[in-house]
Amino acid sequence: MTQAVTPELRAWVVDQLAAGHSVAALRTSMRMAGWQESAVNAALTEIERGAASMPAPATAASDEARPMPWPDLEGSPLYLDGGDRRVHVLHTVAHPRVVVFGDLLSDDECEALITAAGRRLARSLTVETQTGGETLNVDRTSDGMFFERGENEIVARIEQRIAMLLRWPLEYGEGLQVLRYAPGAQYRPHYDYFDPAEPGTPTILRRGGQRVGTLVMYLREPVKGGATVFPDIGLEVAPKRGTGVFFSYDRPDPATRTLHGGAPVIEGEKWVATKWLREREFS
Ligand SMILES: O=C(O)CCC(=O)C(=O)O
Ligand SMILES: [Fe+2]
Repeated sequence: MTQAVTPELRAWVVDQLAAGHSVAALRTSMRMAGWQESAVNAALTEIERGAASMPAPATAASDEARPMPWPDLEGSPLYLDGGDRRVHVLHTVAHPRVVVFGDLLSDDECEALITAAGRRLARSLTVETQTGGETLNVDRTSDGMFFERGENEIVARIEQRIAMLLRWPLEYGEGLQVLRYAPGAQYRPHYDYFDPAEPGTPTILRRGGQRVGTLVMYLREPVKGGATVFPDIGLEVAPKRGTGVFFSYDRPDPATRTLHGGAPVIEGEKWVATKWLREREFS
C-alpha cells in the first residue's frame, strides 16, 4: 500500500519549511511519524515545485539544532567503526567543527583512486588542449575530475564508509572529486558552500540543497607543502596519505569559520579526493 500525500501533510511540510527547518530534518521527522519514504518524497517534490516560484524565508528562524553530518564522538573515542575499517580520530575542533581521521583509506585504496582518476585527468587535459578552451583559474591551480557516485567498487566502498562514519545518507553526497596539485599549485582559501548572493545559486540548490560538509582525503603526499589550512583558526592539516579532514557548516555563512584552502605544494605532487555532503538527496 502506498500512502497518499494528504492536504494535511502538505500543509505541515510547508509550515515547517517556512519556519526554517531543513529538508533533512523534515525527512527524519516524517519517517519517525510513520510516513513511507515514497510519500515523503512525493510530498517534498510537490512542494519544491511550488516553492520554486515563492520567495525563500528571509532567515532560518529556528534555533533548533538541525541534523548535520558528524561522527559520534560521544565519550571521545580513539577509533570509530567505518563498517569495513577501523578509523582513527586524531584531532577535533569545536568551532569550526573539524575532525581529522587517520587510517581512513588504505594505501591500496589511495593508489586505486589515483590510477582510475589519472586516466580521466589525462583525457580531460587533452580535450582542453584540442579545443583551446582551457580556462586558467588563478584561485585553483590543480587539475580535477569527478567520479559518479558508486561508479566502481572502490568508490562505492569508500562512500559507504563515509556514510557510516559521518552518519549521513550516501545519497546526500556528491560524486567523489579527485584533484592533483603539481609543485606550485594551490587552492586559495575559500568556502565550499554556495554563496547565497550569487545569481546561479538557487539553480544549484535545486539539486540536493546546500553543501553542509566537506571531507578532504589525502591520496598522495607531496614532499613539502600542500597542507589544508584554516586561516580563521590557524590550523594546518598535514596531507598525510590515508588521512582525511572533515568539516561541517550548518549555514552558508563565514561565521561558521570554515574558510580553508590547499597551501602551495613546494615539492612533489599532492593528490586528494573530496566528498561534499548536501542537505538532502543529490541525484
Ligand atoms: O586540497 C586541499 O587541501 C583542499 C581542497 C579543497 O578545499 C576542496 O576540494 O574544496
Ligand atoms: Fe574546499
